[in-house]
Amino acid sequence: MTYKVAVAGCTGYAGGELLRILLQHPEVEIGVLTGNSSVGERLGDHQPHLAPLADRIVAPTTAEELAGHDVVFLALPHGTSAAIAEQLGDDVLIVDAGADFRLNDAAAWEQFYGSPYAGTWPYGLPELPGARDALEGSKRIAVPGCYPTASTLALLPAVAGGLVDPTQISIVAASGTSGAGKAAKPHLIGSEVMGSMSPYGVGGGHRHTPEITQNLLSVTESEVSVSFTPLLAPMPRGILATCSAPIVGDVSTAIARATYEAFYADEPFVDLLPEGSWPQTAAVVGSNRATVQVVADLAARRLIAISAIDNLTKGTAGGAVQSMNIALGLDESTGLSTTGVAP
Ligand SMILES: NC(=O)C1=CN([C@@H]2O[C@H](COP(=O)(O)OP(=O)(O)OC[C@H]3O[C@@H](n4cnc5c(N)ncnc54)[C@H](OP(=O)(O)O)[C@@H]3O)[C@@H](O)[C@H]2O)C=CC1
Ligand SMILES: CC(=O)N[C@@H](CCC(=O)OP(=O)(O)O)C(=O)O
Repeated sequence: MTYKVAVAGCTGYAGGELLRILLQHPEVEIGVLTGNSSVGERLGDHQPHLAPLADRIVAPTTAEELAGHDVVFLALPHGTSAAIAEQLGDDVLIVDAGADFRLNDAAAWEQFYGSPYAGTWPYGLPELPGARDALEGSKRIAVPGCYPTASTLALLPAVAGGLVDPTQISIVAASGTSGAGKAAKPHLIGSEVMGSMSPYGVGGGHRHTPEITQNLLSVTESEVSVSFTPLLAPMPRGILATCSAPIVGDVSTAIARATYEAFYADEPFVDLLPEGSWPQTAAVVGSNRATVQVVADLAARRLIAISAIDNLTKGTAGGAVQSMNIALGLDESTGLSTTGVAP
């Protein structure tokens, strides 16, 4: 069967990456493509790398345009998904790359997003225990944020396995600039980003903090406290997340590696690297692969877990298609690759 798929937000970074992947998906036919300020323009003027779609014309983002599809991807600014979603039928699979339906805590939503809470949908991180069951057959999917994907994959086995104290988690994660979207922002002007790295959202203010906490809470009975510091790195794509927490009991690198190996043994898109090999963004760019490494720093009594993903692929569009595949009952890996494009 072929599924007719629409992409709202087709001119953005997330929409562009969705289309790059969907063009290679054997069970999908690409239908209507919508935008906002670029309505009426050629897609090729906005996504010059998507040659087969170059002459498609960007349509307005309305329920009328998006009707008649089996799957609708929303790659729109935060706060715009709910209004569109409620006008589409319950029988349409809606996959939202935005944040609107990720959090199950209304107070946390209001604190970090400052807008009315829209609710929660099945969460599109299949590696999270229980997530696949919720995604199978679902007509709604909330795609995780890119930092939460990288950080959660680095920490999940340690927290689920009781290797660390989850009340003292530290995450420092560097992201490529595409994470901020296409909309021009003064701090993203090339001359200011090139050759420099800078922190932002420091001190618990970044909106991905409650999402990471929610993910880790789902695998432990303990309280969870996360100190999350994002960094902007001078590269277009990729996230490198360095996570640590105090070791509980006698956890060696060998014990930690065995725990991670077992946890991710059947995961098609998460690789625990060989000992001594470290995750690097260049190795995963363009692929749906997450690489992970874990080591016990016995002098500091902390477990260090590092992950690398492409923020636009496993961190957004690839993860979205992986979850779509599960929801539709397709093989989870259909149309997705673990091969990158380095250098
Ligand atoms: N970039 C990333 O790494 C990640 C992004 N996401 C999420 O994906 C979503 C899109 O992000 P991203 O692609 O980076 O953003 P971009 O700024 O690159 O693209 C935004 C897209 O939304 C369209 N748009 C803007 N305003 C409206 C509106 N009011 N109504 C309808 N369409 C509108 C734009 O159309 P036009 O160009 O025609 O104006 C454009 O296609 C966001 O919710 C983001 O949080 C999620 C995970 C990671
Ligand atoms: C580098 C950069 O700016 N990254 C974005 C996160 C991108 C992402 O995953 O965001 P959503 O939650 O918006 O989907 C940020 O920190 O806001």
